[in-house]
Amino acid sequence: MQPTVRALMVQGTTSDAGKSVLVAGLCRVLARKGILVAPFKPQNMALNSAVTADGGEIGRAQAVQAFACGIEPTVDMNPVLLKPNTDTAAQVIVQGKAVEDMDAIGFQGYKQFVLPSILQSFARLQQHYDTVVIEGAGSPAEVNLRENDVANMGFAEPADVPVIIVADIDRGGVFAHLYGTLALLSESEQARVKGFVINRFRGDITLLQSGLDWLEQKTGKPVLGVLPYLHGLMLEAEDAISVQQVAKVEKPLQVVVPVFTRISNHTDFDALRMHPQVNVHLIGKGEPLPAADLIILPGSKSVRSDLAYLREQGWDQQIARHLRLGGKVMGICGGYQMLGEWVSDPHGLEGEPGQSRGLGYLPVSTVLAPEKQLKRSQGTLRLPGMPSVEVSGYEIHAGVTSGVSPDSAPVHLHTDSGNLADGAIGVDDQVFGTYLHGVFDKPSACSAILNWAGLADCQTPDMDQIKADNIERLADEIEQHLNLAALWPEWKHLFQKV
Ligand SMILES: NC(=O)CC[C@H](N)C(=O)O
Repeated sequence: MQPTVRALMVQGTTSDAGKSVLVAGLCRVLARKGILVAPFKPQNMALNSAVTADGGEIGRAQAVQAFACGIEPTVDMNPVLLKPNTDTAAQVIVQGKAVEDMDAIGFQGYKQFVLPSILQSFARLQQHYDTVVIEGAGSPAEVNLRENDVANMGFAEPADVPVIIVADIDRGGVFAHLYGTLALLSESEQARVKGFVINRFRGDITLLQSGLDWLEQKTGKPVLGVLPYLHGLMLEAEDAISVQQVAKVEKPLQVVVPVFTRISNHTDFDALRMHPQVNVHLIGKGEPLPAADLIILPGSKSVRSDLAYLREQGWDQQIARHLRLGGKVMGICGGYQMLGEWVSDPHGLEGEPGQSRGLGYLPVSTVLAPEKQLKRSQGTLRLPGMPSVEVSGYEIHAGVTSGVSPDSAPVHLHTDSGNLADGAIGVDDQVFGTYLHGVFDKPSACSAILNWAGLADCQTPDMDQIKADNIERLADEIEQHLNLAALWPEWKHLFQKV
C-alpha cells in the first residue's frame, strides 16, 4: 500500500501561468505510479464547464484533470464555479448546482459563507483518495482580495496544505514575479511554500542557472524544476479563448466562429482546430465574417445580449448573405437558440427580462427556465443526405426549446425514459442547430457534420487518443524536469531515476 500524502496545492504568480496544465500533469504522474489521486480547485471562474457523472457542473479544467487521474469528474472537484454573465456579475455554482447570480461585491461577502462547502468537498476527496492535487486561482498575492480569499492561501491555510508556486518565464519578469509573490505573503503563508516551478522555458538552461541560484539564496526556497515550453500541447484545459490567429496552412474546409462576448464552452471547437482538413477562424469584435463553408454560432451565457451583439457587429447580414450563396450554418446550444424564432427570458435569468426575435432560420423558439438542464448524452445524428451516425456530448442550458419535431429532428438521444429528439434543420437543409456541446468529439459525428458542410473525403482524428497522448507527454516532461522526490519525499522511491 502507498503511504497517504494528503495534498499539494499549485498556485501561480499570474493567471495563465500554467497551473491547470501542471496539475493535470502531476495527476497523471501519480496515477501512473498507481497512486489514487484526484484534482481539486476550490473556486474557478470560467464559461467552460463540464457535466459530472453526478449531474452537476464544474470547470472543464477539473474534468480534464480527472481524466488525467483516470477517474470520473465529480462536483466535489470544483465546489465553487463562477460563470460571468456580465462584466460585473456572475452565476454562482456551488457543489455543481447554480445558487444565484451575484455581483462582484456581493460575492466578496459570500466567500466566507461558502468556505465550509469548499472544505467539505475537499474532505470528501481526501477520504476517497491517497492524495489530492489542488489548483489555485489567479495569484495568491492580490492584496486587495486577500481578506475574503478562498481560492489560494485562503484555502491552503484552513485546509493546511503545502503549496508550490509556478511562474511563466515566457512572459518575462519571472524572478520578480516569484520573489515578489512570496514577499507579499504572510509569514505562515510563506512557510507553507515548498518551492517554485518555472514554466514554459525555451533557450539554454545554463544561462538561467545564476538566476535560479539567486532566487534560492534570496528566498531560501528550492526551485523544484524548470519545465520546457511544450509546443503544440493540446489538453483543452485553458479557460480563456485566444482570438489571435496563427499563420496556418490553407486547408480544404473553412469554418468561421463569431466569438460572442459571453461565449461558453468554446472547447466545442477543439476537435475542429485539431482537424487536419479544417481551418477554424475565430472572429472577434469589429471584424466581418470572412467567406467560409460553415459558420458556427457557439454557446452563450447570455443569449439575448449576445444576439444583440451579433446584430451590432453586422454578422446577421453576413450570415444571411452566406446562406444566399449556399453556405451552411450551425448553432450549438445558445447559438442554436439564436437561430430560432424567439428567445424569451421572462425571469431575467441572463439580464433584463424580455424577449428577442431570433434569426428565424429554424422553426423553434426558446424560453429560459429557472431549472438548468445538465446531462451527458449519447445518441444518433442524422443530417440531410447523410447516413445516421453515433454522437455524444453534453448539455448545459436553462433554455427549453419548443417546436422540435420528433420525426425530423437531426439528433436522437438515448435517455432513461426513451428516445429524446434534439435540434432542428432549416432553410433548404442549410441550417442545423443542436443543444449538444462536444458534438465534434466523436469522430463519426465530426465527419458527418464536415461532410454535410462540404468536405468530401473526411479523415477525422481520434480526439480522445490525442488528449490521452498529450497527457502522457506532459507527464513524461514533468518526470524528467521536476524534482518529484523533493516534492513528495514519502514517495521518493517511486521517482528514483535509473
Ligand atoms: N451553454 C449555452 O449556450 C447555454 C445557452 C443559454 N444561456 C441557456 O442557458 O439556455
